[in-house]
Amino acid sequence: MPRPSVERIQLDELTCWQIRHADKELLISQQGAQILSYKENGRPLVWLSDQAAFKQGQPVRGGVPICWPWFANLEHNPEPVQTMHNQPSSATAHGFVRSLGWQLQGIETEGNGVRLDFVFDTRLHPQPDWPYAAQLHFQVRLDDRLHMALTTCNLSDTTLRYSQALHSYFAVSDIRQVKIEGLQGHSYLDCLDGWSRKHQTDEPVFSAETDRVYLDTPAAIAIIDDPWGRKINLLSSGSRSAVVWNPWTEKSLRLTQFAHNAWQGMLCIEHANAAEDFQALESGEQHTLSVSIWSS
Ligand SMILES: O=P(O)(O)OC[C@H]1O[C@H](O)[C@H](O)[C@@H](O)[C@@H]1O
Repeated sequence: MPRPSVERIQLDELTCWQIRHADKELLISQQGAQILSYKENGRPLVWLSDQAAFKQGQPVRGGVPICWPWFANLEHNPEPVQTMHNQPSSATAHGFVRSLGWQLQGIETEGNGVRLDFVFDTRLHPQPDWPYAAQLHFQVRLDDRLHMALTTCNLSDTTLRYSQALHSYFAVSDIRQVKIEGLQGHSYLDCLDGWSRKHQTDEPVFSAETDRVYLDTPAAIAIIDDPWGRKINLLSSGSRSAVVWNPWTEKSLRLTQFAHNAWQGMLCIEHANAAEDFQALESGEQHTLSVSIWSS
């Protein structure tokens, strides 16, 4: 098999890397260590918006933004996560690391693939209202699958309590014709109904705006996309919660970098440590959230 090729490219204001390996193509930006897109055989598996803007200080719509050290609006987080911040009501949604520069530590070809390592040290980006020391390490590996691993190491003297998500956008044929395998029988918080707790009896399908945090989730989840004859397999560790999101028609009109009909061709399944699955690390402890993705 030919060796992977790695090319540094500039997309408007963002420095990115394009990795080609066998039939796979990965695009990742230094800002936010954000995977922007991932294709197999030229077909998108990780979705990137047609209206994506590549600007400094703005997360890109699509790919896999990293939400940390809180997921969603901080005020919707459990109190131990909220109290880490001095002003939860004014905190930016999804934390602050998705729109800041990460350091690329290295790109290595290894075995039958390639590995990129990014780090983010909160001490280099002081947050006056969130005064903690932590180091994040995001490792992306591409072999016959795409692997992501986000490690948080608590460098503070005190306990670090945080929520997080790998906010993955997936490309689907038609949201109205796909279903999710692995979540039936699980409880979820319905963010569109006051975060009330509900029970998922059957496999989730989509016929309206959906914004849910599934709880106590299994390691294996899949998107079944019959019109495209594709199953997207997701295998995680270090996570017991997953967010499922599609904005549908009305919310699409309010989203930035999002075409009005883009909801039809995307679905977010975001492996997380959200709600009661938030993490608490003692000084010096670390935790890794990882997800592997492949189609079959
Ligand atoms: O527009 P963003 O800040 O990137 O958030 C996009 C979406 O992220 C998550 O999936 C949330 O559950 C949604 O409520 C939110 O709309």
